[in-house]
Amino acid sequence: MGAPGVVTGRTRPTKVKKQAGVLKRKREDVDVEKLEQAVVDIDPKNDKYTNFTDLPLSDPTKQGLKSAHFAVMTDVQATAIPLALKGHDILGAAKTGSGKTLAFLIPVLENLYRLQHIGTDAGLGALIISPTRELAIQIFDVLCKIGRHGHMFAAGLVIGGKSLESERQALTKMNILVGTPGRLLQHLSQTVAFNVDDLKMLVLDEADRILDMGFQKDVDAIVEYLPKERQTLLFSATQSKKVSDLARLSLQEPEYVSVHAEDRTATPKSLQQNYIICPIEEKLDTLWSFIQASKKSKILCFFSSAKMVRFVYESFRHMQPGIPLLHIHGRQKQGARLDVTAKFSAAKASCLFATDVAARGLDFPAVDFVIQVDCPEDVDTYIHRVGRTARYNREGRGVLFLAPSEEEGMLKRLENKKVPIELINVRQKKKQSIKSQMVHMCFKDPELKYLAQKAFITSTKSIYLQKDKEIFNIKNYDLEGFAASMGLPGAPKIKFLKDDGGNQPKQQSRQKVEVSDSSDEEEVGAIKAKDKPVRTKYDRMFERQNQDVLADHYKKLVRDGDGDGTSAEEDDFTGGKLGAKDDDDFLAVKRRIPAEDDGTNAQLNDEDKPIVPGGRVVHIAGASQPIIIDSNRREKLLKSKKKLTKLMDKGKKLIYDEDGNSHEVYELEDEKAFRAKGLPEEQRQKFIESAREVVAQADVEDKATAKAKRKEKARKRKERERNEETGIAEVDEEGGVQIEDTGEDPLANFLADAAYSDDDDEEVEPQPKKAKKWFESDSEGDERSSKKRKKGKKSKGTVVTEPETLEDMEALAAGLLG
Ligand SMILES: Nc1ncnc2c1ncn2[C@@H]1O[C@H](COP(=O)(O)OP(=O)(O)OP(=O)(O)O)[C@@H](O)[C@H]1O
Repeated sequence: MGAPGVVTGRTRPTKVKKQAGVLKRKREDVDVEKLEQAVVDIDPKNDKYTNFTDLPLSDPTKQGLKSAHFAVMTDVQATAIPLALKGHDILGAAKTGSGKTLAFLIPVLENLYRLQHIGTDAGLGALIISPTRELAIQIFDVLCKIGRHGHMFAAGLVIGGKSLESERQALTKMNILVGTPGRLLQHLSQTVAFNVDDLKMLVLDEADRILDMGFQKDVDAIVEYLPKERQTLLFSATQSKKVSDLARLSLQEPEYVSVHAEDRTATPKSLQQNYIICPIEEKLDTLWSFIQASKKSKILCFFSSAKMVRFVYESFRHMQPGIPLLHIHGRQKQGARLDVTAKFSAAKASCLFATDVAARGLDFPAVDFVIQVDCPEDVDTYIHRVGRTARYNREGRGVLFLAPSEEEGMLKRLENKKVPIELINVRQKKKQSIKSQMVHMCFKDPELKYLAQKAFITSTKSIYLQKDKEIFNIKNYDLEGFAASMGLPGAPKIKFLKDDGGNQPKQQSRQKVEVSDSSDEEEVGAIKAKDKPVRTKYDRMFERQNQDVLADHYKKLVRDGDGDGTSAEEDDFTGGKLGAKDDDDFLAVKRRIPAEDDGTNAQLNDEDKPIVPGGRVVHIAGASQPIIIDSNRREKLLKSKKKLTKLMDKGKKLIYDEDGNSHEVYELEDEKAFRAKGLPEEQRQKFIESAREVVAQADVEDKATAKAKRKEKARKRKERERNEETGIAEVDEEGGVQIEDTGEDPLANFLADAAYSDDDDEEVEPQPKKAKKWFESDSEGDERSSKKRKKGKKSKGTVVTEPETLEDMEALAAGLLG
C-alpha cells in the first residue's frame, strides 16, 4: 500500500524478478482458491469468531493486523466482517469507538484480494466515502497500516487540497480510493480516464451523515456513476434503517448489524455522562473555571459556531489559562486543521475548542473530557461528539451544558435514544467570573470586540435556526447577559422576523453547514460553483444586509456610495457558517440603497431601448459619451462604481477673471491676433519689461507698508513703557504682574516683535529690551519679585504707587509689616 496518490505495487525490471513474480502469482492463486472456499464455508449465524485469526483472511492482512497489535475482534467486527466477506450488503450501527473502521476495511482488502482486483489495469475496485477530510485521512492511515504487509493494491486519498491535475494522474491507477463526496464527484465528472465501471465495493463511513441533506446531491450523483452490481457497506454510530436510503443506494437484502441494541445504551459503557444547568450568560465563566480546575487533562469542547470557537480561543488565550489551547473549525485552511488534529492527538494535556467538524469519527487518543458548551442540535450529534472520549473500552467523561430552557426537551430526547446521563452541580466555590477580563480585553482590542460581536450573532442565529423548537426557543435566553459575558457593552442588534421560523426552509443540519463551509475550495466548492453565478466582492457588498448590526457608520458609507466592500471582515461575515439564504429569512434589517443612489449612478432613460443591434445605450451621469451595453460583461460594469468612474469625464481646472467669466488655466490665443502684435522675441522682451515694472512697483509698496507697520509697533511699545512708568500696572490675584488691558494679546505682541527684530534697520528706533518682563524664565523670577517689592505689594488687586514722600514710605512699611 502506498502513500496518497502514489501507485504502489512491484515493478519487475529484470528477468529473474519476473520469474519470481510469476511464482508468487501462482502461490497467490492457490491461496485465493483456498480462501474462497473458506469464505463460502462461513456460517455467520452459527459460527462464533473471537480473534482475527479465526477468520479466513489472506496472509498480508493477517500480518498487517498482527503488526498493528489487533488480535481480538470487537463486537461489531466479529459480526460484520464474516457477513461482509460473504458479499452481503451491510447496514452497520455500533457505538462510537467500537472499531467500525476495521469492520469495513478488512472486507475491502479481502474481497478485492480474492477477486485479484489488483494493479494499475484493474481499475477502481473499492470506493470509501467519508464526510470530512480529517476522517478520510484517518481511514486511509488505518488502511495503510494493515495493508502495507504484502498487499499490492494501489490506494489513494482524494480530499482536495492538491491540484486536480496531480490527483487526476494518480487516480486512474488506483484500486482503492478514500475520499470526501465533493472531490470524488468532481473527479468522476471531470476526469475522463477515471474508470469506475468495474467497482466492486462502495463504503460509506458515517453513512447517516453522508446521506443527509448536506451531501445528498453529491452522493446521489456519485452513485449514478457506479455500477449497480456491487457490494455496499454503510456504517455509523447512529445508523437508521431508512428505507429511502436503501433504495437510493440500491442495497440488496442488507444485513442489519446493530451491536448496541443488546446492552441497551447507545453510548459506551466506560463513558460517564453528566449535564449541568448553565444559563447562556454563565457559560464562559463556567468553562473557564472548569479548564482552570483540569489543567492536566485532555479536553475537547464543542461549540455551535466557528466564530464562537475563534472568540473563545482568542480570549482565553489572552488570559493565559495554563494549558495549551487549540482550535479547529471548518473555516480554517486544511493545513491548519491537520496541524491541530496532529497536535491534539499527540498532546497529553490540552484543550481543543471545536465545531462539529471534529464531532464524527476522529480517533484522538486518550481524551479525558468532552464538554458540549453549546447544546447539540440533536441526540445523534450528542452521541458523536461525546464519542470522542471513552473509545475502545477506555474511560472518559462527557459534560453537557444545558440552559434551563433546554433541559427538559433535551433530556427527554436523550432518554428516548438510550443515552444515560445524570445531573451534576458546579461547585460554586470553584467558579470564577471572567466578565471583567472580557470587558477589559474587548475594550483594549477592537478586533477581539468585533470577533465577540460576530460570535454573538452566529451563536444567536444558530439557536434561532434550530429546528427543534421545543428545546431551542430564542426567547428563553438572556441575550443581553450573554453579550455582557463576552465583554460586549450591549447585545448587537439583531432583528428577528415576525414569522418565527414557520417559514424557515427545513433546517439544514448545523454539521452540514459547518462541513460544507469547511471545504470552500475542495469538497463542495468546485461542484457547487457551477450552479451559482460568479459573485464579485462588489456584488456581495450590494447584497449585504444587517450591516448596522455591527456598525452604523457602514450603512452611512454605503448610502453615500462610498463603501468599497473590500474589508477583511466581509468574507467572514457573508461567508459564515450559516449561508446567505438564511440571512434573508433571519435578519429583517435590509440595506436600503435608493434606486437613484444605488452606487452606480447609472441612470437608465428612454434611450435605454436598444438602438444598436444586440445592445442598448446607457447615459451615465458625469460622462460625456453614452456607453453601449451589448454583453454581460458590460452589463456588470454598470454595477461597478469603480469601473464607472473611469468612464466619467475628468474635471477641468478653471480660473475666473474680474468679470466673473471662467477661463481654462491655459488658453491659447488665436495665431493671427498673436502675430499682429509683433515678432515673438519682441513680445517676450515687452512682457519681461512690463513684468519687471510691476514687480518694482510692488516692491516699493511692500517696503512702505513694512515701514509703516514697524513705526506703529514702535509707537505702541513706547506707549506701553510710558504706561508702566506712570504706574498703570496691576498686581493680579495670583501675585503676578499684569498689564492693563490694551485689547491686544501680549503673547501675540511678543511674537510679532521678535519677528521684526531680525531685520531692524536704521529707521527703526532702538528697542528697550523689556518684552521679557511678561514671559520670564525661572531665574528672572527674583528680579520680578524684587521689583514687586519695590512697587510695594500691599494687598491683592490694590494699585500701588511709588512712595514719594517720607509719609508714603512710612505708610508702605507699616503695610508690609502689618
Ligand atoms: N480489534 C481491535 N483491537 C484493539 N483496538 C481496536 C480494535 N478495533 C479498533 N480498535 C481501536 O479502537 C479505536 C476506535 O476505532 P474506530 O475509530 O474504528 O471506532 P469507530 O467505531 O469508527 O468510532 P466512531 O463511531 O467514533 O467513528 C481506534 O483507536 C482503533 O485503533
